[in-house]
Amino acid sequence: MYLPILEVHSEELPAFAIVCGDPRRAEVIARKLDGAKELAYAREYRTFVGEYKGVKLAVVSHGVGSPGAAVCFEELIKGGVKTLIRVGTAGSYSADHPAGSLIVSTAAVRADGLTKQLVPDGFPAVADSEIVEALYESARATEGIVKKGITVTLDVFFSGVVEVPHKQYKQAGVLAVEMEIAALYVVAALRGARAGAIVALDGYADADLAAEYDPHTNVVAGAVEREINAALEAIAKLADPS
Ligand SMILES: O=P(O)(O)O[C@H]1O[C@H](CO)[C@@H](O)[C@H]1O
Ligand SMILES: O=c1cc[nH]c(=O)[nH]1
Repeated sequence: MYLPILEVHSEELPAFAIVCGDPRRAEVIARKLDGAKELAYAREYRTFVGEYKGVKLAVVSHGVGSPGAAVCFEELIKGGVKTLIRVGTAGSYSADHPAGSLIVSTAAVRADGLTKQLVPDGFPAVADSEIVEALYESARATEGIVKKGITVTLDVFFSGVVEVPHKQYKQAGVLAVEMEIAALYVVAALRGARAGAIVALDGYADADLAAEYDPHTNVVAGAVEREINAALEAIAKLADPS
């Protein structure tokens, strides 16, 4: 089957995939694979395949924001991918986990617009528990702070005149904010796949992002490297749970 948006044939896709926003991050991840091969680079969707510890996987970028990312998740699942792990970045809600920390998302608040058009209000966006455990275990084997808990998925990045209720999310115990995890969990639930996500924190979400946001520091690069290794190890464990 030809997947017209990713511009990939389903026959070339394995059962596991790592997904990330940035096409350059996809390339960085692919460099860690044996026999890595780029299948396509269409729009923001860059697709690689290769092997990690003998497990075949795809690495695919999904761009910024839930609608575009959902297109990617839908086509991957249509193409036979059964396990999807997002390796992303996010803003923190607590000084207990500053920039450079890792968060494994157990569930996502659906503060996006896309999933409202897929499922009714109240439908949860939840990670697969085996993926959460595999990611958490692998991430804790790396140096640095690792937490697991609820994240929130927003559409807005730079705020306008409407106040984003960061304070309420924070008071309710949400750990971090990003822009695609809820879409991933809802699409996976609808289409019979399993999904999880790990994010590297790049600053504080409720600060003025326009002035403060800098995802290109050495601290963030180190955390991204750690989460990539954790996701690859998690896939190796999930493929061979013995
Ligand atoms: O680093 P990625 O995976 O793109 O994730 C985060 O970074 C982007 C915002 O800069 C959004 O896509 C957000 O979810
Ligand atoms: O969506 C995002 C991603 C990184 N950092 C944030 O504060 N928000």
